[in-house]
Amino acid sequence: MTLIESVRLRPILDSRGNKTVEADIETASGGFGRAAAPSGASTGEHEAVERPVEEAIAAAREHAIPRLEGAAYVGDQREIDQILHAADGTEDFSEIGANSAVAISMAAAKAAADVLGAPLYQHLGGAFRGRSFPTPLGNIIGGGEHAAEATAIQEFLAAPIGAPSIRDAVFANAAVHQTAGELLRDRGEAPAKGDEGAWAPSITEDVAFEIMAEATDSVADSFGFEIGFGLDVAAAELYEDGAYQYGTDSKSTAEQIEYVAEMVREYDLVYVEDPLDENDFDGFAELTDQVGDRTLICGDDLFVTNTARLAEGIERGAANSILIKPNQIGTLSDTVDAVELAQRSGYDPVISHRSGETEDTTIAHLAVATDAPFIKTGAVGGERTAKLNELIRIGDGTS
Ligand SMILES: O=C(O)[C@@H](CO)OP(=O)(O)O
Ligand SMILES: [Mg+2]
Repeated sequence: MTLIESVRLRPILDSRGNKTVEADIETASGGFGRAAAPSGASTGEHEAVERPVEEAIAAAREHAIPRLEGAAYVGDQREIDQILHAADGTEDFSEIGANSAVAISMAAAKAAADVLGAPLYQHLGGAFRGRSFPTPLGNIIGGGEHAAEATAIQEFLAAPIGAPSIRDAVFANAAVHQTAGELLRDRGEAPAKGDEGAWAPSITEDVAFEIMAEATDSVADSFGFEIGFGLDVAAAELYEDGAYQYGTDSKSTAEQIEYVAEMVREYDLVYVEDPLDENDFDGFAELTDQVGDRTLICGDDLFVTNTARLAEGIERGAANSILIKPNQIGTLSDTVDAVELAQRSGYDPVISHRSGETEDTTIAHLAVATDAPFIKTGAVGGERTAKLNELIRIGDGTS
């Protein structure tokens, strides 16, 4: 039933106007799945390799597609993903490209769901999933690699932790985004946006913290539930010559740990991603020791959705949460392995978009399928609302 008849790959546009890989898979019984690879700007140095799109497509056509067409069954996701690894033959997908691999892997899952006539989250998670929803982390203000001349901290994220439903949570984040925009305009800041639709004004971190506190408080009052906020520091991008560079200011590792811990306490931050360099397991462990009982310390560039790096982090007490991005590791099976290792070890998985995105909604289904407590997928902008609106539909039972 689920035998693959054809795999087609094509370059399409992503939200930054760059090319990315889209895969279409058809099964012998007429099932169809389509998925597209996202793309990062602040990529971790240990991520699987994204190849230039035409090269990734040519290599996958040569090495992977002949092993899939007429030979593999989309219902067996692990088998599909093993074939992708075997066709690639490297540790990091540097032959067929993690962009080709992840598009094929996700398209196969969608084709399998189509054959079953089930929503993707149910195919991935089973009959008993679909009742619990992730809290969406909405990018409100940011800079780093996602916008020039803005904050050094990459993302200030609204976290509507008291929302009674996914729909309320999504609308609350959009309201925080609007409110923060108004507060910025009141201060005479031009309302430009960065790659993920967050406001990207030329303000200091101190001002960004104040605006986030004011915007989340005001929306929490009008919506009637608790809204906190958090950060993706993306600190590897700030780390140069052994110190963290904030414009003209520079912080040693000890100062960076002290600064982040102080912000966690002052603003009651619910979430802090990549507060230290991507190779600094010890620094992560120190910060987790100090504030890990009151906030999530999440490893993105530190773990790169890789079970070996996560296992090392667990061993060293380096965090209490992991960011999960399918294209960092290349297949859905590897992605789910990282989620499950995290959950078995008391680490919260946070399913995430990339700064370069498409209309693809796989991560919304993945978050519901794995009972992930959080999803990071922006607050506004078509490629972000694609996932948020899909979560609303899943919540309605109409996806
Ligand atoms: O650092 C991150 O978490 C992501 C998504 O927000 O950014 P990028 O895709 O550029 O790595
Ligand atoms: Mg990050």
